[in-house]
Amino acid sequence: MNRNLRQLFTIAEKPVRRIIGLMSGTSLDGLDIALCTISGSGMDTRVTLEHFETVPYPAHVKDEIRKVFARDMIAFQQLCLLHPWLADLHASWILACLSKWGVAPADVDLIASHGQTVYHSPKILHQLPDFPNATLQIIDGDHIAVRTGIITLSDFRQKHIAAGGEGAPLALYGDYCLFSKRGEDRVMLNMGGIANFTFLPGDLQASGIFVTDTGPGNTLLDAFARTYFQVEYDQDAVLARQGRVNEVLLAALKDDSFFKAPFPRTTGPELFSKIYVHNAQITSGTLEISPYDILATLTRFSADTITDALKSVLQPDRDYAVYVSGGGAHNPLLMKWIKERLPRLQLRTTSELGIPGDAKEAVLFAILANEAIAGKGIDFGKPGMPAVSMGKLSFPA
Ligand SMILES: Nc1ncnc2c1ncn2[C@@H]1O[C@H](COP(=O)(O)OP(=O)(O)OP(=O)(O)O)[C@@H](O)[C@H]1O
Ligand SMILES: CC(=O)N[C@H]1[C@@H]2OC[C@@H](O2)[C@@H](O)[C@@H]1O[C@H](C)C(=O)O
Repeated sequence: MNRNLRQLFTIAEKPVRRIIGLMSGTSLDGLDIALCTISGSGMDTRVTLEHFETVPYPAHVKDEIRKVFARDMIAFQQLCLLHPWLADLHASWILACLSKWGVAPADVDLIASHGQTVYHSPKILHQLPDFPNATLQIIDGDHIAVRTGIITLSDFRQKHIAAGGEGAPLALYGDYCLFSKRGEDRVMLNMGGIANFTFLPGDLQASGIFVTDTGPGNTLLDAFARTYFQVEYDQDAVLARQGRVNEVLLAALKDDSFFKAPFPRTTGPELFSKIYVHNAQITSGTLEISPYDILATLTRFSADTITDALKSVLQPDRDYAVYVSGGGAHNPLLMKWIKERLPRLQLRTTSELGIPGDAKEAVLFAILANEAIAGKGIDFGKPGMPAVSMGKLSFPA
């Protein structure tokens, strides 16, 4: 047997695996690195987060990614170069973290690398009848594996599409395994660049689980904070608080077919871009409003579309515990408006469940890798969709 396969067999049969989950999302804020100890699989999965760090992307790295990120027209050379370049960067940051944490790479079993989404195009976005749902994540797993010496799984989303999904959100499975609790109806609400939530019924019936993107989380806020105020994001909503919500613009922002499409639906900054806002300003005649008002209105847009999606799924007379995660959970204005629109919901953070909100997505990808190596296949509960293992294998040698 090939020695790589032998090593993989050994890892699959271990009672406990050490897996690094990596997430670099649509906000381009940095690389989340979560070193997890994972035992079991499926509903028996147990995770301990040993170490976590977000390595911020230096400005020049963000600039290089933005040359291709969510753009219709790009230079192919740039895409081609980013694929190994970012992988090498990620590998060097992983090694630096491991060294800092006093963990030898040889003591890590697997890396689960989400990669960088550069374009996400479900059918509801491209609307081309002859083409399928599509998504593209770069950052090649071979380069990470060779540089770190650790077996790497990457490119998780293609299997989901091949099996009939949109390639996202994948959070459903890890949320279900880790956070389901008998007797408590839970919502796992993640507010990254894009916001999404998983509903976990307290009766634990797999058929009742549900996941969807809701629309923008921070992506528009970040884009306008950069454009008007030359800052990476509206820290603590200091800028948005100085503006007033423009109701006419808000109505125009909400007037898109995405918000009328059936659940589950996925999206990205390809749709929710500066052009999207500009078009809404034109149709609503609000081109002249102040940058502060735009940020206030965009913050309300995120809050409203998140709560509208929740309202259309949750029953008004029931109690739900909502566990928030992602960078938007640090935005006090966004949180305030969500709370005001859904006063009955109990808003908590995933830290109360043992996983800090900023680490959750990276941990979820570690779980997907654990399932691919030691699990039985993931059932997303979609009629006609087979149970699948996700992620492509890269060996160090
Ligand atoms: N103190 C804060 N105040 C306001 N916003 C904040 C704060 N801290 C973080 N954020 C927001 O959170 C964003 C980062 O969120 P996160 O890391 O969850 O995104 P992501 O993982 O890239 O996104 P996605 O889940 O869509 O892939 C920042 O760009 C910023 O907009
Ligand atoms: C294509 C893509 O990268 N989608 C991300 C993005 O970030 C949040 C939201 O949009 C979600 O659909 C997804 O990530 C999470 C981790 C998921 O798949 O569940």
